[in-house]
Amino acid sequence: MEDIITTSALPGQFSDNTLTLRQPDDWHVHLRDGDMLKLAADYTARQFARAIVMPNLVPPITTVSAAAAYRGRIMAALSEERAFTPLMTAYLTDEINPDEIEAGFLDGVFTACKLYPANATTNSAAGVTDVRRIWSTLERMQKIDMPLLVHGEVVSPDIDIFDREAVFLETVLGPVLKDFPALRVVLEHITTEDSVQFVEAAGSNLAATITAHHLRIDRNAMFDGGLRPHAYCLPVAKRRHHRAALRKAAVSGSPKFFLGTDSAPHPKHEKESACGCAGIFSAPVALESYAQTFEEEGALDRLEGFASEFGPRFYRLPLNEGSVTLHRVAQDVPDLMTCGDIDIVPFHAGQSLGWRFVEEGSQGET
Ligand SMILES: NC(=O)N[C@@H](CC(=O)O)C(=O)O
Ligand SMILES: [Zn+2]
Ligand SMILES: [Zn+2]
Repeated sequence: MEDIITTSALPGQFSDNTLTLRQPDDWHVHLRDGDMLKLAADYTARQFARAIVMPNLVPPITTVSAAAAYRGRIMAALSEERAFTPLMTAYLTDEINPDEIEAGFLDGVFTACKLYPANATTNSAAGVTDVRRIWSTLERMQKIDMPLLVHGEVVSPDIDIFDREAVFLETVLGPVLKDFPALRVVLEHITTEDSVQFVEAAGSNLAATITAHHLRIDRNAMFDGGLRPHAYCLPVAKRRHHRAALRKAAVSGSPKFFLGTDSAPHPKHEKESACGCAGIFSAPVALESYAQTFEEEGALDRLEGFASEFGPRFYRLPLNEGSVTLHRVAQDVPDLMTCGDIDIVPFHAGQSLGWRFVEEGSQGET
């Protein structure tokens, strides 16, 4: 049995232990492919109407036809009752052709381009080795008003991993914004106070996504009584004061900060390894996790803007018409999820959350 937690008055759309929000979107997610796609896509489509789908497959999505085919596989993996729109992205490489990018954007296949500095993160080996190599593509994107999404870390081994995001702002993002002042850019999964300040100081063409996990963990989570591979993601979680800055930005009501889970499932054995891979699978409890954070910050009334309004406004897409409901009941998150033969450890595994997403058509009490 679940405990119904009674509470005094809370702001916003909260009443009777129920929080109702305009249906949100996820502006950064990894749905994977093959055996894992069904599970990943279903969890995301359960909570979100649309999602910006990352192109870091192997091989990466660099052409219009590959993106259209991947979109088809995503839709085929979903059951019919899931009304979901995957928004596809193009993976930028040194050799990317601006004509291919423009054709995909004008066809409505590509919503945005993704810049991975080569070797910065999972499946980024084919990424960009020097941002100057894609200058003509950035020029074209600015011209056609196509958003650039950025994994903002430098890769130099001389730079401490905890400093890689801050150095990227100075050495890469600053110059890009200076040369392309009208380019719309999303600095994705920000992890530092430096990024919060950088985004706040920039024009309205720069926004940032914030993950559920970076709002909850700091770098100590990776070393809590031993090595904790399930708290490892990139950019790596930073010191506690950075987490505080992210929380402040997320609940600030500024339209420059919006929801992007960066839910990134990996098989358990690949995370629990001598060289464990980066990524946290938050999709199963994404909204619950954000709601918990916003509640702790006394800002439940700000969740709807962050989750459902600021993203579409930045992307110039209509707001969703539907709504979702969260119940304020305890939810025990399982230790493990299985997808065929693959075991995956979700974010918040083994923990109890104070919220539960209510499936449409159910009472949420199952
Ligand atoms: N965030 C991660 O730690 N991993 C992501 C890649 C990324 O978003 O950088 C993945 O694809 O696994
Ligand atoms: Zn990334
Ligand atoms: Zn990601």
